[in-house]
Amino acid sequence: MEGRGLRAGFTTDAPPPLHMSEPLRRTAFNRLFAVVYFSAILALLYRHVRNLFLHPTTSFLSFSITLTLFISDLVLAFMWASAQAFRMSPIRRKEFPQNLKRIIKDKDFVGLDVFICTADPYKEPPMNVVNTALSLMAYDYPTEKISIYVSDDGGSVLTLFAFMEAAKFARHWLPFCREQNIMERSPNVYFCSNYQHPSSPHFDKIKMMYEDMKVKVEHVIDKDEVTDEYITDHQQRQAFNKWTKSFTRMDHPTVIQIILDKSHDKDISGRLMPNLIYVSRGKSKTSPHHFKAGALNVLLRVSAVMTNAPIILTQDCDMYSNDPQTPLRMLCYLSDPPLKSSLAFIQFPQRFHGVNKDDIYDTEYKLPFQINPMGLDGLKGPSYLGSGCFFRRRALLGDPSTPVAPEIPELSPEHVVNKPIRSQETLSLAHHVASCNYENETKWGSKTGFRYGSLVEDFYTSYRLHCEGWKSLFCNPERAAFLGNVPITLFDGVNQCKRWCIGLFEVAFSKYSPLTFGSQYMGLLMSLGYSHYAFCSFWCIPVTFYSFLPQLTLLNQVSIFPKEPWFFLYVFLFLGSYGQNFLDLILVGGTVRRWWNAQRMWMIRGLTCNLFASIEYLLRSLGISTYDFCLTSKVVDDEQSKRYGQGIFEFGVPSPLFVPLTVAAIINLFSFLSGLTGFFSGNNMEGLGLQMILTGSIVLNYLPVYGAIALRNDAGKMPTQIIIISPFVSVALYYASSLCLWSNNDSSKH
Ligand SMILES: O=c1ccn([C@@H]2O[C@H](COP(=O)(O)OP(=O)(O)O[C@H]3O[C@H](CO)[C@@H](O)[C@H](O)[C@H]3O)[C@@H](O)[C@H]2O)c(=O)[nH]1
Ligand SMILES: [Mn+2]
Repeated sequence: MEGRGLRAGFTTDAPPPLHMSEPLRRTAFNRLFAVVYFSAILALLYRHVRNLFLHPTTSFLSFSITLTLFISDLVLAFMWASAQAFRMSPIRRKEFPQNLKRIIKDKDFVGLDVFICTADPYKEPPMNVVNTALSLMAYDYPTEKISIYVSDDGGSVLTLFAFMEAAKFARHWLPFCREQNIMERSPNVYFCSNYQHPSSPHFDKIKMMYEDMKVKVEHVIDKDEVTDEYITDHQQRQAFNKWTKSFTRMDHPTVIQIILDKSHDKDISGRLMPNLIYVSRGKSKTSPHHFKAGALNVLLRVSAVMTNAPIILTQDCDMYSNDPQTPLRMLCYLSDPPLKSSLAFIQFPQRFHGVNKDDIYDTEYKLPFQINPMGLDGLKGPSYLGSGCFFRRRALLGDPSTPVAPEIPELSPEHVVNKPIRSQETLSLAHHVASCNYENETKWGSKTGFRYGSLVEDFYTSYRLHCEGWKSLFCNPERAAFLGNVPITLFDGVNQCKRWCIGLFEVAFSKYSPLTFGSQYMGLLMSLGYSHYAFCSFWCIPVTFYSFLPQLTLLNQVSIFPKEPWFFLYVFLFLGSYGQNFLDLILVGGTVRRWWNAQRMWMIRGLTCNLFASIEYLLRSLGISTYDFCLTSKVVDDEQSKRYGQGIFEFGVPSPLFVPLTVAAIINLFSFLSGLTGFFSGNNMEGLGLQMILTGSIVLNYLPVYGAIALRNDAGKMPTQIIIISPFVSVALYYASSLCLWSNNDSSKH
């Protein structure tokens, strides 16, 4: 325990506790188990080394097989060892927002600048973005302390239009939320939820307003332009006129539009509303825009000029607020001065709505988004997850002891804003700091702000902050603070993961690699934790080898795994790691089926995103290709959504990504069948038991793949191209492997 929680228990006049923390009970077991498991790994590696170098092996082939197994097991050992960072001192926190009002007054609440990023009105429907914004505007927090900044990298007039409509609706929505004290402050979620709604005239009226707005916005999106009938005043027309003929999403001047101004705009109950500011940063084809990190840095500067709140909440456009008290939880920590001094950010877990019952694609990512952060929280703190994170502005401008002075004084965290946001000076300065050339020759992205150089700007930024000496903290209340969308097709899920993996590789092999740079600046365990992610695509090495080698050798009746007693070592290592993973997931409320699906996805990711990310990263390093931030689509296709609801795997896209997977499925099936035939026809199958078990369990995992190849006729089945190519590749692999094994047999006879 630490902080106020403990102190409050002993003295009577101490202030009421705001937060507490305690170690997870299984920590002692984790440490003990780590020692045992580590010894087993050493034994296994010793055996490989002995076979490779100490015993002269009989042939080149068996040397190659052992080497392959050795490399695979080395990677597995590294992944295991680095994951221990999450197990050594996990903690759980609890905060008591109900005590807050007794300690600080409303007027002492800190200012909060909320950043919402969107990038494409067709993949990220503006109605969803607007719902996210409305849910955040309706926080239980003094409205005059909140400013919402929307970054539109899609540079779309449609998004601006949607927000103008949302501002009108907000005048009714915010007082409604307060009066009814509702929890779901995203109107869409509220109106769709199955609760007993008060069927009052008030409720019906507001629902109708929402529907009106929705119809209008969706109509404009269908038309792909804001037609005259929807333009109500001169100010709106002026704003829309900024979209000139030469305006494209990749090349246009900055557009900043103040939609709501908290010093003037009131809701229908007469209360002031939060600021709502639309920002589409300037872009040009000749200067890099650094994707989301670039967008966030622009918002950092624009908000500094306009409101300069000490706290910043960064939010993806699909991550709406699910709990209006969330900022109060954040305050519970920030009102604790000793804790605050080196605290850079408070991360809430990424959680999702609309996940199907058994989470077939493991899109919840419980390990990286909920379990592992608790582990890092006991060290220097969790990494930044991109959304649902409250930053201290100061943390993005230099290390805890030496602030970096920004180019202009208005960008300093100490700067006091004393001009209205609509004033000419403020607006022109805001345009200046949002322009596409502003960052040239500055420290933005390298030493200050969100860091550039990786497609996972969140991971990379927090990594650099932790190296600078900052700490972070994981706040994981029972009721999800935010809920976001999940991809509902395998292709989308795997593509998202591939982008992450490439971004992680960029960090892994940069001059700031966690293994070298990180271990110097943030200690062994933290750097191991970061390395675990940075190198996560290495999973493809053991997964690929273990999906093909034991199977191809089994087909040729060649044994590659040891007999007793070493056999038991394999069994222990396998059950140990699977068992621990099982416990991890079950203890956070998972089900057996969810665990099963998660381990299947680990296998599938190994052969898809991990493998392709490695290949693409290699090609890029050789200068052969470049990559892009491929947005995850948040649009829902009805048929796909139906199949997703039923838990049916969705392939559908004829992408090379699915080829290794399908080939592995075919080879495992035939290998397993030939093994079974061998057993039943009394062939000498000695030493092949482990290969049989492994192959059989992979076949079990791949059942949905077989279904998608052979049994289905819907649009989500395995595409014909892949069904045609994969058997050829499988047969070729089989013949190649047989050739190697036979020629080896022949040569050893001579
Ligand atoms: O050029 C860009 C590209 C993306 N985005 C925004 O970035 C967010 C995340 O994009 P998304 O396609 O949803 O990617 P995900 O993989 O789902 O996002 C996860 O991974 C990202 C990269 O690590 C993090 O930034 C996110 O917070 C995290 O939720 C969205 O709000 C986008 O609008 C931009 O603003 N500009
Ligand atoms: Mn997303």
